[in-house]
Amino acid sequence: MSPPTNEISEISDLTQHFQLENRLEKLDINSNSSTNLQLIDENARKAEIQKELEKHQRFLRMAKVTSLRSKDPNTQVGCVIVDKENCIVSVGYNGFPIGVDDDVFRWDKEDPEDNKHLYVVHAEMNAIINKRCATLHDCIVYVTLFPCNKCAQMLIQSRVKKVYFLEDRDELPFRASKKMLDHAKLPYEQIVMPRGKYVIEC
Ligand SMILES: O=c1ccn([C@H]2C[C@H](O)[C@@H](COP(=O)(O)O)O2)c(=O)[nH]1
Ligand SMILES: [Zn+2]
Repeated sequence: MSPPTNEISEISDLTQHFQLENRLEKLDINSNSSTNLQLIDENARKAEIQKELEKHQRFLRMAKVTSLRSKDPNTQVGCVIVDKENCIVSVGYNGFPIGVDDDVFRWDKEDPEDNKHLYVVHAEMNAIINKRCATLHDCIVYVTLFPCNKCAQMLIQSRVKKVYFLEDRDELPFRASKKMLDHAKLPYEQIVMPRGKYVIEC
């Protein structure tokens, strides 16, 4: 099963079709013509889609800011989880476990025995563990990097509703993750950030 593309194509259509708004303003909206009513309907739907997209971008920006706390010199990942009311219930970033000293467990070690991948807790896992609510059932996950296979397992088990992400990777853990998410019918969607509005330098 391929990732849901409807919403993405609707959103990219949106930019082009937003010109319709201008046309609509020029129309006589007191007229009962069904064409006018259809345009008003379509316009309202597009405004709704735009509002939703901006919400996703806002939470992904927060995930990006969260990722800046990670000490991983190669890849900083941030995750924000929100509930049905759009309240943030958890955040997480990739880091070594509590008490595991960065000076001993170094990020830059190539040796397989000491490699960071053996020790790092992924952003999504930290967010799942840090949650400030009883359950993540039906919550929405915003993450700067597509979840790996292990994180996908945890997200599926947590019964979250959907995953929005920024960056993707064509590597085995990520391909396996997609296979699992598709099979478990947990939808995911890549969001493109507006240029120049990604994250505030800090
Ligand atoms: O689902 C994921 C996948 C990876 N991460 C973290 C784990 C590591 O700290 C980095 C990836 O390091 P690379 O050197 O780019 O392979 O990203 C995560 O938090 N969540
Ligand atoms: Zn992971």
